Amino acid sequence: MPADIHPVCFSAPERFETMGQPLLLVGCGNMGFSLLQGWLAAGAAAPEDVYVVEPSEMLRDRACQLGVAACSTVDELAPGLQPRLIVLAVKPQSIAEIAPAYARFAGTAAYVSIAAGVITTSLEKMLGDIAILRAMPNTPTSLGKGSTVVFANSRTDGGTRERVVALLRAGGSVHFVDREELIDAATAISGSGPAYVFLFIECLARRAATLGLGEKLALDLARETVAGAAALAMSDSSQHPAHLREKVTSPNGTTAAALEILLADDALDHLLGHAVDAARRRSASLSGEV
Ligand SMILES: NC(=O)C1=CN([C@@H]2O[C@H](COP(=O)(O)OP(=O)(O)OC[C@H]3O[C@@H](n4cnc5c(N)ncnc54)[C@H](OP(=O)(O)O)[C@@H]3O)[C@@H](O)[C@H]2O)C=CC1
Ligand SMILES: O=C(O)[C@@H]1CCC=N1
Repeated sequence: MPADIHPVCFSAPERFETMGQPLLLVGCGNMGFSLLQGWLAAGAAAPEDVYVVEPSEMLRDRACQLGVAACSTVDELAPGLQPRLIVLAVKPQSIAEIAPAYARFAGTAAYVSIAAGVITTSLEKMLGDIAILRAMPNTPTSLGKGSTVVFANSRTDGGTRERVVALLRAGGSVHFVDREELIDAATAISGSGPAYVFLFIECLARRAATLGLGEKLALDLARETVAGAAALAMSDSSQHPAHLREKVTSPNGTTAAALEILLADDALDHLLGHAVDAARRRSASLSGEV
């Protein structure tokens, strides 16, 4: 873990402190819905407290099936609604168009944006000089197994920070960074990271199928291997992954034969390094597009 990323220690998911006070989720696509699933499954928010704004009818229906209220535009929200927290889960390219309509709630609400690359200075221009946090979650938050990295602007007080952590903690680990540019790094590692792992599973499964294992068994084995290895890596933090790798690798054995390819000229290290750097650069450049 980079030195600047400090885990926030909550031993168990805590209930969202503002239970009974409205929480507004703007955008309920892939990541918004993953967050919503995690909050509700952990009981960090009650369905009757959550309001979703999402233009797609299909996605609104999906959210409503979890018991929350959903509408298609901000203007359809009840006039008296006073959200305590607003989570902006829309595309970076559309946030400048969408967010200013939510500035009207600044009197009661703090804001959390999960948009990749959209810096707090830009968000402050859209919403005002108020408490704004950037959070970079990932899709495993839907199962409470995600990682979220958070940066808070200087207007964010301790109470707001705690409230936001209590909510996000429902999705898994929450880590604060005190330099905003580290959100770009976190985006490239944990935000996009599940896609790298899914690609690895796809590649392993494809090769398993070509070896004659059959499509279903190939995919089962690839999924189970990644899940099992991840569980082992998480089960004992005193064991570095390199040590776990060594335990699989018999001298002159099969694993050694494979690792010789993956480690030659640091092939995998370089490839992954290039990929992560490209994601981080893309995150940093998105701020210029808003
Ligand atoms: N996907 C991921 O794993 C992660 C994504 N993020 C960030 O989350 C954000 C959302 O990404 P993702 O969920 O993948 O994208 P999606 O396109 O799946 O979700 C965005 C949703 O916002 C909706 N939307 C569009 N206009 C409005 C509006 N005016 N009001 C409310 N909702 C609106 C879109 O509807 P429609 O499609 O009809 O336009 C869509 O359903 C991005 O900023 C991304 O950077 C962060 C971490 C991980
Ligand atoms: O691909 C993206 O831009 C978003 C941000 C992190 C994961 N998905």
